[in-house]
Amino acid sequence: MKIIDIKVGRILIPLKKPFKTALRTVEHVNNIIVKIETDTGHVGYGEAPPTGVITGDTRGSIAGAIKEHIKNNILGMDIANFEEIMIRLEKSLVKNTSAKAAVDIALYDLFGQLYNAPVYKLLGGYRKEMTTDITVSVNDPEEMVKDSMDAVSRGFKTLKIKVGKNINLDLQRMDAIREAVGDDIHLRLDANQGWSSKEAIYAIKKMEDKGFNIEFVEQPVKAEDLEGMKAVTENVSTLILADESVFSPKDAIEIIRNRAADIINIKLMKTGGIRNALRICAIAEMYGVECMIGCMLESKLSVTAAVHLAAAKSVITKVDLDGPLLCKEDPIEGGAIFQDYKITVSDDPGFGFKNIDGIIWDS
Ligand SMILES: C[C@H](N)C(=O)N[C@H](CCC(=O)O)C(=O)O
Ligand SMILES: [Mg+2]
Repeated sequence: MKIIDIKVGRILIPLKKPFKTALRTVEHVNNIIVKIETDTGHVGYGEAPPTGVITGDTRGSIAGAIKEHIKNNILGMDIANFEEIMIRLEKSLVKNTSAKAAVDIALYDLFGQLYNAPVYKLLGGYRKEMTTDITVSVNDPEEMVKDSMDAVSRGFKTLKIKVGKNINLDLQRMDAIREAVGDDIHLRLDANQGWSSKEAIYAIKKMEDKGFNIEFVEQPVKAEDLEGMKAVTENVSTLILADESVFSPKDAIEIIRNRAADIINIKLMKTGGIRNALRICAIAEMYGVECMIGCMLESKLSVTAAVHLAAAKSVITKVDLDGPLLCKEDPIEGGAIFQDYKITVSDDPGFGFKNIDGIIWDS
């Protein structure tokens, strides 16, 4: 199964409502799609979102990295020679983790098809089903209560609440949401780097005093402020999860060894794909640290790859793979099955994609 061409395209999917975090507001999934064609007729698909405020990647940089740096390094390679292809992909250029993730995902899709097995089974085959949370965008408290209650009425038991815009308003948001949803709903908070270390300690302690029982707080402080995050982790009882602070396996080692956070959020767009994500899983296992699997604003295409990783690895104990649920449409036939909070992997070879509508291919 030899690689004969790599095509780059774009997909545009409207969101059900604007997605708002402390870092940005987005109304569409507007992502790069990669298609790797082989001489046997098998095709592998990958996807990458331009999450400039987190990864630094833009649609132009992702497309350029694939077309101008990665493509020629792996054209003609046999998928059976998987390790060599992966090394070439890694060495094609530094950084550009989203472009690398898109190609890595397409290659894993082909790897599964080569051995006629779903990727999650090749990686460990730990489970077939998982439960995702759903994100509540940061808005005024009334709108966030409404969105939280909508999610609860759809059966979601875990909400990921976006905060980090204004510490006092964030506390009002949490007061209103906890009161509305009651004590049985799990609440996760994601400040997306919006608080200072002192603000985070103040706010989290307030919520602890009120008995809010927050499952964890994600990325309370700036990505590079590891000392600040360590201070938060040391000074509160609530678990702290590192997201934007951990891209590479080396970052994971640094966070874990410095005890700067309790949990690591793995996203394929930060690691550069499944290969490095597996390394982070191994590191976390060695140190006895749990991981969450997360996503950016991605369609079912690349989120399916994250689902397979989570299905393969027991160290991934928390799931934030709601990207496809935030989209108004699902143009992808095949892949993982999303039924509100329940996600199931299919046993089709690779990632099981059958057809994707609406891609505009670059010439
Ligand atoms: C979509 C997912 N639940 C999520 O919240 N991801 C964000 C980043 C998403 C983005 O800005 O594209 C996160 O965990 O920080
Ligand atoms: Mg996050």
